[in-house]
Amino acid sequence: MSWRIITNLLDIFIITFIIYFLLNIISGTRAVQLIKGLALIFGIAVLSQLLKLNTVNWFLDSFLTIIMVTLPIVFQPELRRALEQIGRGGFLKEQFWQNWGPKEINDIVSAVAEMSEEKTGALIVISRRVGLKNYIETGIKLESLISKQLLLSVFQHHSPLHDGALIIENGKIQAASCFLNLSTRSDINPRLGTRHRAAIGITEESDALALVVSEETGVISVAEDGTLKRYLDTAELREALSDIFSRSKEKSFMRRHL
Ligand SMILES: Nc1ncnc2c1ncn2[C@@H]1O[C@H](COP(=O)(O)OP(=O)(O)OP(=O)(O)O)[C@@H](O)[C@H]1O
Repeated sequence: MSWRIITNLLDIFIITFIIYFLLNIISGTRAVQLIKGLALIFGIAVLSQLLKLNTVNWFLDSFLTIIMVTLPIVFQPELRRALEQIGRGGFLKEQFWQNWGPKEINDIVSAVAEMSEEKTGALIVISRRVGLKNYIETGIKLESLISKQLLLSVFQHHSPLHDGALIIENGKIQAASCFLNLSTRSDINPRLGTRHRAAIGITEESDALALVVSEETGVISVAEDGTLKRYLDTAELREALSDIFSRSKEKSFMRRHL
């Protein structure tokens, strides 16, 4: 095989990998709709060039320029997430499941079920490949093993740690009382307040899973990839948590249930 063929194959391999990686990042996010929209506009632009529709061409050219300039602003969370994943080599190593086992899942499920019954508000974020150091630093460091008792005591009404999010990373409760960025999406059910918005927000900026227990209704919800699924029962919650072990994103809980 000549050197030229080898470099061509390498070229194709690298581009295939990059496209696969980008598709993996955007699949299931709002960027998919955007790409569909852009593909349609590009299609119309090509057609109008072939038919020499000068005014339509001028309009689409200007429109696409504006879109290209505004894209990084509108999709800042997705871009940040992609760059973070690249920076951490997150797509190559999957260490988030280390220290996880059936005991940790049981503890979280039974703590959440108990809080749901007692209508104790809670927000638990479980990080995966993208680290949440920035958010952990906003709270009170705990660096403790996961236990049902600790989860329950953090979120008790009188606990000084109950306000804000508890973050689990690398199989440990890293911190409580963490402040998360709220999602700015306008299509979130207006009856959901800041706890749910914070859960959606963190999953827009990272690949974390966020569990919410509503203080008002006791309803259990899970957020992933910027999407919130509400009214989970304990079996579904267990399934969502077990997915954390799953290496394949296609198998993710939300993708199967939406
Ligand atoms: N930015 C944030 N980061 C982390 N936690 C937050 C943030 N904003 C609010 N919270 C948590 O949400 C609580 C307020 O919840 P709020 O009632 O506004 O939300 P909600 O979605 O309606 O939830 P609930 O159904 O439990 O009432 C706060 O006491 C705090 O614990």
